[in-house]
Parts: sequence; C-alpha cells; structure tokens
Amino acid sequence: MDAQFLDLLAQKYNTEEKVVTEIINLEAISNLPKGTEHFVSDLHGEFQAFQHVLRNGSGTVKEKIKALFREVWTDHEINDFTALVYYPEEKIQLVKGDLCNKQALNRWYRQTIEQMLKLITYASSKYTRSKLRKALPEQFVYIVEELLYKTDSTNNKDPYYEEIYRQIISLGQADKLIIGLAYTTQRLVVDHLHVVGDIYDRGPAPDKIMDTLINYHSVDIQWGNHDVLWIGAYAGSLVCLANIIRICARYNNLDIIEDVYGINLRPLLNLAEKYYDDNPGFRPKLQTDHNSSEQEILQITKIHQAIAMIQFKLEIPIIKRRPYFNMSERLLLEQIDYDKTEIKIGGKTYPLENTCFATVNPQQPEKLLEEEQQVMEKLLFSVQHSEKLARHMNFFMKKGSLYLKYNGNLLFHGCIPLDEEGNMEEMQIEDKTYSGRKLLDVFEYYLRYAFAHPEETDDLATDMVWYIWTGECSSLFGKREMTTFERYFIQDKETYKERKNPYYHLRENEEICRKILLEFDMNPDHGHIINGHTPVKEIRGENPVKANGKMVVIDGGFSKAYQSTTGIAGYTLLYNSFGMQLVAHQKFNSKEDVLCNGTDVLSVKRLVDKELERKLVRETNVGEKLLQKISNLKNLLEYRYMK
Ligand SMILES: O=P(O)(O)OC[C@H]1O[C@](O)(COP(=O)(O)O)[C@@H](O)[C@@H]1O
Ligand SMILES: [Mn+2]
Repeated sequence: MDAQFLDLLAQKYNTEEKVVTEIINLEAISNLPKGTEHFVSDLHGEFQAFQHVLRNGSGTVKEKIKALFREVWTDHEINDFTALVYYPEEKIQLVKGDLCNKQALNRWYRQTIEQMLKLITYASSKYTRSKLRKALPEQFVYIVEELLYKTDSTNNKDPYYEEIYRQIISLGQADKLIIGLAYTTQRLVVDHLHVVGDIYDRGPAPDKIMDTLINYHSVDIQWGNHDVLWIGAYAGSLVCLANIIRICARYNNLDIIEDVYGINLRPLLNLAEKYYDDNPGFRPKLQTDHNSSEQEILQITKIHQAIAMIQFKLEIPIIKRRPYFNMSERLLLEQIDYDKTEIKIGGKTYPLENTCFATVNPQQPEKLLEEEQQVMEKLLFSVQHSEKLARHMNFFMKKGSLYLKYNGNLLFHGCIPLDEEGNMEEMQIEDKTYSGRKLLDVFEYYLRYAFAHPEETDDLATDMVWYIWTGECSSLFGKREMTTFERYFIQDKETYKERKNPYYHLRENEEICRKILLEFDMNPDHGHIINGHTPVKEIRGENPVKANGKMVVIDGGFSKAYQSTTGIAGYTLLYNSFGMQLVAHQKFNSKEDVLCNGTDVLSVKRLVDKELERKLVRETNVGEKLLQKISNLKNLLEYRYMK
C-alpha cells in the first residue's frame, strides 16, 4: 500500500486506539441488516400523492405500528395513530379540537410521547445509535435519548423520567416533540429512496416534489424522458423549451412556468393573442383543482397553439442537420398540402382538422416569424435565469443519471433499445456506432455536456437531449415515434399509435433480462431490472413482475390522467434485508381523508424475491466502501503501530 496514502490517513487516525475503534465500529456496522430501499417512479407532478407514499413508506409505517400495538389497540386506534405519524401537525390540531379539557390533552400528550418512543425504538432496531441520533429532532436529542435508553430495572429513576415528561408538557414543548418524533419515524423506515424517473409534467406541483427530494436524507434519481425535457430546456434547447410549455398548457399548468419558476409568459401571450383563436383541439385538459374562467381557458388555448406550432417548426432543422436521428418521417409541416388542408403520412392522405397554421409559410414551414424568434429568445433567457429552476436542475445533475447499478440491481426509466432478435440496437452518432451500455453512456455524456454549456443551443449535445426525449433509439422514450402532431390535427386514431421498441415484449423473457444485466457487468443470478415509464395495466391482467422475477415495472401511476387505464394508482417497491416486495397502491384521495376518516391507501404486497439469508450491510454498495475502508485501516495499523 502507498506509504504516502497511509501517512495521510494517519493524520486523521493518529493513535492506535483511534484506528482500532474505527475498525471495530465499521466491522460492526457492516454486519447490521441492510437498510430499506424504497423505489418510486412516474410521479408526474403529483406532489400530494407522492408525499403520502413517502410519509407512509409504502405501508412500512403502518406495518410497524401494527406489529407493536395490534394486540392492544382497535383498528380505529391504529388508524388514528398512523395518521398522527403521517401528518403530525394537522392531526395534533384535530386532537386538540376533540379533547375537551387541558387534563385530557396532557394525558394524551404523555401517552402519545411514550408510544412514539416505543415505535422509534422498534423502527430503529437495525441501526446504530449514531444513525438514530442523526434522525432525532435536533433540539430534543438529549431528552429523547434519556427516555429511549432507560435501563433502570430497579425503578430508582422512575420519578426522574416522569419529571422529564411533565416538564416537556408544562413547558409547552409536547407538540414540537411529537411532530419531531413523527418525522424521525418516517425517516427511519426508509434508508434510501430511488426515484426511477418522470418527476415533471402533467401534474400540478413537480417543484414541490423537487424541494422534498432536495431535503430528503438519502436519494438518487434515474432521469425520465420528461425530466430530460426540462433539463434540455435549461441547457439551451429551444425545442425542449417549447415542449415543456406546450405540455403545461395542455394540462392547464402554466402557473408552474409563470408563478413557480418566475418565467414571464407575456410575450408569448401577446403573440398567441395576435395569431390564434379558440380551437377545440387545443383546449387544456381541465383539472378538478383548477377553477379557470372562460377567459383564462381561451388564453391558454391560444398559447397552446402558439407554442405547439413553434415546437413543430423547431423540430425541422434539427431533423435535417442530424440525418442519423433517422426522423425524416417527422418533417410533418413539409408534408402538408396547405390548400387542401390534408397531410400525407406513410403513403396515406389524411384530412387535417383544428388547424392553426397562420404563422406557417408553406414554402419554408420551418421558418419562425421574427416575433416567434424573439419570444423564444426571451423565454430562454428567463428560463436560464430562474433561480429556482437552476436549483432544481442542478440537483438533477448531482443526484441523477440515466441508469444506476445499486446493490446488485439495475435501475433505469425506459428501456435498453433492442432489435427484434434481442440484440442491443445500434445507433450511429456522427461516425461512430453505439449500443447497449455504451449508448446510454454516450447519451449521458452529451446531456451533461449540454448542461455545462447552456450558451450553445444548436450543437450536437443540445440536439441530443431532445433526441433522448423523442428519438427511436432513446433509452428513455423507447418508441419509434411520438405522434403529438397527429393527436392534435388528425381524426383517425390509427395514426396515434406509437410503435414500441421490441424491448417491451422481449423483457418478459428471462434470458433477455439476464443478457441486459450482463451487458452492465451485473450478476444475472441475483440482480433485477427496475423500470418505470410504462403504466402497468392491471385492469387487463398485466403483471408488473416479469421474466421470472428478473424484471419489475413500477410505473407508480401517480399521474391522475392515466389512472383510468391502469385500474390502480400503481406500484412502488421495497427492498429490505429480507427481500423485495412490490406494493400496489389504490388511488390517493386526499390528505384530509386520511386525517379525518383514517382511510389509508390500501397496499397489497406481493413478494418479488426473498433472501435466503438476511442481507447485511457488508453485501451492499455502501458495505463495499466500508470494507475498503476497513482494509485501509488494517494496513495503517500494521504499517504504523504494529512494528
Ligand atoms: O398523454 P399526453 O400528455 O398527450 O402525452 C402523450 C405522450 O407522452 C408519452 O407517452 C411520453 O410520456 P410518458 O413518459 O409519461 O409515457 C409519449 O409517448 C406520448 O406521445
Ligand atoms: Mn416516461
């Protein structure tokens, strides 16, 4: 071992005792059961439903409460206490409203604090004291530790403990303590969170999801196609920018752009008012929680058309300058007969309806009007100067990647592009050909490059971010084409079909999944592939666990827009030291429903895999690092202290 390295290490561990203590500590930790990993995906801006799943640990909180109190509590009491752990602030207010006098409230405080401490002791049983300490409410660590670790079998200290309780209550600290302990419990039941893509688009509050993740104790993200669209917009891709605004208009969520990220839409609105009118094909999908007036709907409808047309125009030069994107079939504005209002696609002619081509020059359909050009420049400036968006996108870069190898499993949002025979599909980029893992690596390289160079807007890296959103070989899109244009302007639904990459039927096959795991240097006997992106249609009997358990699809189905096609609200996955469990969620109604009626999103668990022996920290990614550190410390011990 390098003497210089050991000398450096010796600066920190400068006595034999320090080295030995650390070795003992790390060895002990690596023999603890592995922490619980929680997997979610396709959150699509549904903050309320997401935070509920996060707060209940996909059912883990309730499971622990039941295990502790089932014998002594009724279902009603269990539900009440569970709601308190999920939403402590609100539940405490409800309890206060219910209890008629101070004495009763104090009794409730006393009991509740004790019950919370029991729950925490149980939920932290596989963690070190130091880890538990970090999860405790900061201002109460000392008191809570006193109460947690009481070892007095002689009862000599009973009055002492009683006094602690009494003081907490009489000094008016009970609310704060209970709230803090509830959050400690939430934190303890999940050690690490994986978000397998698609935080953005369709739903109302992706920004709140991002803020929650930024504050979460341990998380990684595998970008989804919608996330990449936002990254692309921030990185300088005008076509990605047009897309995010179009989708927000379509789902009546423009306030995310305007109010949340502070991007001025006024120039776009002016343009929209000038060239567009009402159009049934572009009215926003209304959401129940939005009370938009007729006037607002009309404005959004106009903006929706303006930005969609800009998007279609902007696609053309990219498709032309990157022939290997193989998208010439998507040069749709060039295939329109503007006199007859019809289009030729795949040799067939279709009439166009709900058209809004006022700004299109049939001779040069890709050409933006001067005004359109200016609007886009202003929008890009605003986007790249939004402090909040910068914070969220930087977090994406720090915690995100296209795929992740974690504790033996391979996580990615969409697919690994395959051909019909199950070979890795090849894509040419400039003069090189890539496939499988190398293709994903090169996509990620370009995406990071584009992000690091936001001033470049037409280079290959920036175009590539758009390709990842919509290209046929993209590992996030996984379809041959995106038929947005057809859905706006053509009646025949046949044209809406988006042919899926063969991956989506081949992934049912165990051999294929093994091959993919091998492509990523993973052990196919133990590993699983974890996917999001495609809603599992439970209604039609689709099974989220495929390929003899090698493949798990967890599209969370949080997106309200898609719940009628799935039949449930989707899946999440838990992986603890005993194995992997898939949790099916019912539709989430509201926080108020959980608080008042104790109704919880029912979770049905299905076992994906059971460990033959309980899995320990030493067998995990974190464990690998610990073992490396132990080995370094042992070398130091020999080199420095055992001569
Ligand atoms: O339902 P919408 O909002 O029109 O979006 C449909 C588009 O979304 C996509 O399904 C991509 O979004 P997902 O990643 O959520 O599947 C496209 O394939 C499709 O063209
Ligand atoms: Mn997706």
